[in-house]
Amino acid sequence: MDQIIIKNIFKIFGPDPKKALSLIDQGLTKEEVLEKTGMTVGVNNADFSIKRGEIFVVMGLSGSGKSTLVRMFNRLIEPSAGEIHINGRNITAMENKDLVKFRLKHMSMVFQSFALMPHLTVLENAAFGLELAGESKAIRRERAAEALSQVGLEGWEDQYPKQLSGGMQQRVGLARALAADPDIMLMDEAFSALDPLIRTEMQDELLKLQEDSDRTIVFISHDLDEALRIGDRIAIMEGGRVVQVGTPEEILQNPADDYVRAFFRGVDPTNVISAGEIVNTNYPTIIKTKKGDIRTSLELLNARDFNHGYVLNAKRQFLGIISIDSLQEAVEKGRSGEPLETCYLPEVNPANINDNMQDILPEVASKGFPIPVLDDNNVFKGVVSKNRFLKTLHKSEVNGHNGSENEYDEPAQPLQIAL
Ligand SMILES: Nc1ncnc2c1ncn2[C@@H]1O[C@H](COP(=O)(O)OP(=O)(O)OP(=O)(O)O)[C@@H](O)[C@H]1O
Repeated sequence: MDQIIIKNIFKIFGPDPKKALSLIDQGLTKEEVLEKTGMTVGVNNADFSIKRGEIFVVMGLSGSGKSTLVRMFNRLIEPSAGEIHINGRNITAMENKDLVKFRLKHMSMVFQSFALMPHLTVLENAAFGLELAGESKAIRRERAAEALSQVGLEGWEDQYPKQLSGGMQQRVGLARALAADPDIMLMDEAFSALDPLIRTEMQDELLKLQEDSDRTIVFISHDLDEALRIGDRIAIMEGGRVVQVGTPEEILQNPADDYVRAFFRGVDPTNVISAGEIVNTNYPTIIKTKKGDIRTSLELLNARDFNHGYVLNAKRQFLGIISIDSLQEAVEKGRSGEPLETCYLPEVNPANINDNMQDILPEVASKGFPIPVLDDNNVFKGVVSKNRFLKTLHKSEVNGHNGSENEYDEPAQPLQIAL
């Protein structure tokens, strides 16, 4: 369900927003508006929605308008035009005192700079938002302590911020936001000041916190790796415009323009990564040496908890894919004596080890099972899956591209079933 609805939102920085808006209406660019009027177009006609419970990443280069956009969600920045609806309420039309109440109840913000009070203890810092919300001291202490333990800072309550490392200080920032139990958390480059290892740790922490929560997180980042890692969906901004909104897979498969493509190119090894390089060689195969047996195949897949199996001939050449479902159906319909090929899934296009991942990604992403990878003689080399590919992407930034080790194998053990 849509929780934040952004309708044709603009932000103009300058003395006469109306004038700038009419120039934009006439088709002038951000640069032209600046040249003509001296005014800056911060956000240009943003129009999209954010769903309850998702981690929504706003990504773009410095100056593209990320902070301006997100600060309009809680009206730290007033929009020049357009509407924002949150939880069914029109935020843009709200009186100031209602807005303050709404913010305290529903929204928290975490900043890059931590923004902790140096003279307050960790516990007092974590409780700070609750004090503004008028909660009693006992409740403040209890909820702040609970939030601190959620972010792994139990035992640090009485320390002062300067006694903590950067990563721990940001945990306090996170705890302060969590203590208010908001349904929306706005995080502005929250992990950007942290060194890479701590940053990854914090991303994991956030994903863990989010696991059984329907809190919505809007997360600003200029880092694609971070966006892919934590984002359910990503919005990409350029020059004040939101140029694309989608899941990481959607954007990867179908970048809206060259800017988006260029963004991904920085860490994107799709042009050089072949299916053979990231192939997972540890996947269940069934070597068909005699007349296929549906019932035995079903038992073998079931016993090993695999949904799919790959059927090969004695030379390990690929014949077809079977699934628990297709086998089960055959058994239920009394067809278990029929040849195994009657259970092969239709419309499977195997990849070649030399195929470029860029080219086969649509096929890989559209199927509910890993795609078989064959050599030039149709010999089965393993499988590639969407997850495996995306994980290779994350890894590439840290280690340089090379996904050839079997580090991300889905099933742990190689398995070969001979009938
Ligand atoms: N208070 C302001 N007055 C005038 N112009 C502003 C103001 N705040 C932002 N801008 C301009 O609006 C545009 C968007 O800025 P914004 O800070 O939202 O970008 P950003 O993508 O968040 O960048 P960064 O990653 O550097 O924080 C920029 O051109 C910026 O110069």
